[in-house]
Amino acid sequence: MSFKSGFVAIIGRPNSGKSTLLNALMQTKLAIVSDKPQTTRNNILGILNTDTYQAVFVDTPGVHKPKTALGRSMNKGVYSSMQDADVMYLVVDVTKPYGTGDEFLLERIKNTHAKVYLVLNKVDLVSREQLIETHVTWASKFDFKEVIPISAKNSDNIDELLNVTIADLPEGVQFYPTDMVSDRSDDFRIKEIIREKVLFYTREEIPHGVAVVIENKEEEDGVLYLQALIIVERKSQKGILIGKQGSMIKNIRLAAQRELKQLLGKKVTLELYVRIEENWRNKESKLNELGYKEYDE
Ligand SMILES: Nc1nc2c(ncn2[C@@H]2O[C@H](COP(=O)(O)OP(=O)(O)OP(=O)(O)O)[C@@H](O)[C@H]2O)c(=O)[nH]1
Repeated sequence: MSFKSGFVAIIGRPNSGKSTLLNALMQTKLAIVSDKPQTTRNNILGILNTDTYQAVFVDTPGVHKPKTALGRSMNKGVYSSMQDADVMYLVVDVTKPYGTGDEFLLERIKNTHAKVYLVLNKVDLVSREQLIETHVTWASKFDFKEVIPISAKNSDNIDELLNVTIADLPEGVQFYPTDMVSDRSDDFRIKEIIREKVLFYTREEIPHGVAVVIENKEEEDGVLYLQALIIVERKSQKGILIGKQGSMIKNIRLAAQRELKQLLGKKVTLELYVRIEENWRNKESKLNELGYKEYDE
């Protein structure tokens, strides 16, 4: 049997479950997940290697109407992955009604060459009747190559999705070394895990206005000493993030430290600082510095 390889772009509206799906496909946590929309800001590759195929999954930010330069940059990343895709998963949250944002995304999809699958996610939350209704609505909007209902969270029907996908990948050589699982460095994942904990503990505008920078990283006697900076946009946000007598930042620090220890397989001592960078999401140089302008030429 000949070798197959190709790119599978995972696209969809914010919060539809794209990162959860990437992690389910890879059976490991490569991308952070939260119940707040616009969690993912960069494309993240998950590379699945076997003797017969290499599938390169691309988790992408949720397509939304951008209000900031960061949002515009995030959308550019999505559109770039769509152009390169052999297969595209349009991940839909079946608990949400079809809307104008979906219409906009479908228009974009029409201009690509990929085989487009409708991936109906979060089926664990709806009845069979509701699922059929959602399926019928979507199927009338576009001629999808496949329609596959899943629960990414419960890893339900992921095998079926994978089997169908592999059958649709073109024959070809591998793009990445077989021992490579993701394109993202440890530093990227460290920053993301800290951001995930911020997203978990905070609400409203804070999740969108936060970025993380590693200030220092040193290892001594098998212990990793990490100092990281959490950037916020306003003084009031700094106050909320630190919390009453430092209680909020302590929760974030401890949760991140615990997960980093697991990820890196060593003891981690994490220190967190908070700094205000007014309006950073609209400053091109800041976005560049923070790694959020990967698809801007
Ligand atoms: N019940 C249920 N919840 C799910 C499922 N898949 C994802 N979720 C939840 O949906 C929320 C969003 O999941 P993410 O994977 O972060 O969604 P995303 O599409 O990557 O989000 P953005 O980065 O904002 O675009 C999280 O709270 C997940 O736990 C599912 O199959 N069932």
